[in-house]
Amino acid sequence: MSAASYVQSVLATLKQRDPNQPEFFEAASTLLNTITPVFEKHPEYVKANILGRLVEPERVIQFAVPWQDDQGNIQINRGFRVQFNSAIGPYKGGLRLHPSVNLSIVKFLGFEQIFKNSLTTLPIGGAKGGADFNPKGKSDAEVMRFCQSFMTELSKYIGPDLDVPAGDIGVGAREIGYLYGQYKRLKGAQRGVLTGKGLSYGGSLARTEATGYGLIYYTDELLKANEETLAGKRAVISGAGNVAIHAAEKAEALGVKVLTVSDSNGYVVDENGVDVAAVKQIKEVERGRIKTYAERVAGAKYHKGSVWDADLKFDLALPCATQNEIDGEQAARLKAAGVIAVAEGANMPSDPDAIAAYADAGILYGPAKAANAGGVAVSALEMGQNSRRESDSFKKVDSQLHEIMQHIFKASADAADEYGVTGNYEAGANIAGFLKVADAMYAQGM
Ligand SMILES: NC(=O)C1=CN([C@@H]2O[C@H](COP(=O)(O)OP(=O)(O)OC[C@H]3O[C@@H](n4cnc5c(N)ncnc54)[C@H](OP(=O)(O)O)[C@@H]3O)[C@@H](O)[C@H]2O)C=CC1
Ligand SMILES: O=C(O)CCC(=O)C(=O)O
Repeated sequence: MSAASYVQSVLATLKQRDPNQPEFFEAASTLLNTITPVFEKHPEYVKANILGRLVEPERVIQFAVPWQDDQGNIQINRGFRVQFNSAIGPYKGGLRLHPSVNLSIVKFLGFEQIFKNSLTTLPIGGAKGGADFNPKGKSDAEVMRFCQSFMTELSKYIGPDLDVPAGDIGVGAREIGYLYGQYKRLKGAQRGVLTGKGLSYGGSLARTEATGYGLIYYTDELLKANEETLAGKRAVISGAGNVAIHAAEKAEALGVKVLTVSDSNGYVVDENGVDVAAVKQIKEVERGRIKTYAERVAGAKYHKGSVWDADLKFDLALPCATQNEIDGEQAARLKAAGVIAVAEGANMPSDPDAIAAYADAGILYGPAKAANAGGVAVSALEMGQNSRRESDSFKKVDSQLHEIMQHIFKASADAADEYGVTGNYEAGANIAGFLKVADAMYAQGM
């Protein structure tokens, strides 16, 4: 069987088995369609049906999460953990709390995580989880009761050498604290079972900043390799959560003017450069909406809708909110807006038409699994610190993060060169991430 027909047959089986999982199919087909050349060089992977095995999660756990709201009503949410692949280490990946969470979304995230984690060079397999619970508007006590119920079930399937969850959308320091507290109550203190923990109970310095900072370190490499620099550029950032805030902070520290931040209702434009301290106060302290920024910061303007429809001139597009936030039409307008590079802080924020539009327009494209790998990389460093019973300094962790992001860019660029697609950093990241996992799966037999 030719490499191309092998890949297409795996995709056809996937579609037939899970016709109602569009996000998962999008993630799988986007990756598989770029790694076909690998199977021309490695027919042994076809014979061992590495791809067929890779697209099927090793274990899928779905469970009921009953909890009591402040009025005494019993609420039920649906919890998930998809333990996708453990070829190179214990399952690792975040938990998302958002009303949109379903099996397709958790599978797409878990699938992406396999290759992202491989790119970090650290020994971690791929997983993701979450629930269709909406933390917005809930009291701290409600969030705590939800997290305790969620962990009561999840605790049966995780452990420091088995599966190590962390945060994602809707899961920050508060939620990780409640989750860890309940795990400890049930199983005893095992710090390595979660990452993104508070600093007072085993968290790593720089984990909070890692995804956003890592995105900017990656973008720096992407620009330097193409005879460009960060300093003096204008950036549009979407989202106003953990990733967006720390991407904006590092970008501004390196001389970029960040024009926007957003949430799911709208976006603010601040031509003076976004005031990151004000965003932190609104989003992290007050848990408010981004509209408030325009009410507080002179000169800033609030608009409803998507920031990718804004009429702005800028150089860098840094989507840091959610999947499929940029479609083909929005992407097609980026060239005229002056954009030279898109680097993804969110997971799968560009839909397939958008990715095609970047290529047509000659826009540099840094895909999520490479560009946002800094968060999980520092999570793996946190696991190492927990095993050693030590805490590394911010400077040390930040410098390890920087080196990892430089390595990820280089490994992606080198793989693209080796497989004849120079400058295609998406294909390069997919190939480099895949090869390590495939090699480990092949070595370990069936
Ligand atoms: N945290 C981490 O370490 C990592 C996160 N990521 C990815 O980065 C992205 C952001 O995560 P993170 O910052 O942690 O999450 P947060 O929960 O901290 O923030 C999410 C932000 O995205 C916005 N958002 C969510 N859904 C939508 C939507 N449908 N349309 C527009 N905006 C939306 C939220 O706005 P609103 O308040 O209105 O919902 C909020 O501003 C996700 O794709 C996540 O998977 C990737 C790697 C690591
Ligand atoms: O830190 C982690 O383990 C998970 C980070 C994450 O969920 C992601 O990379 O998308």
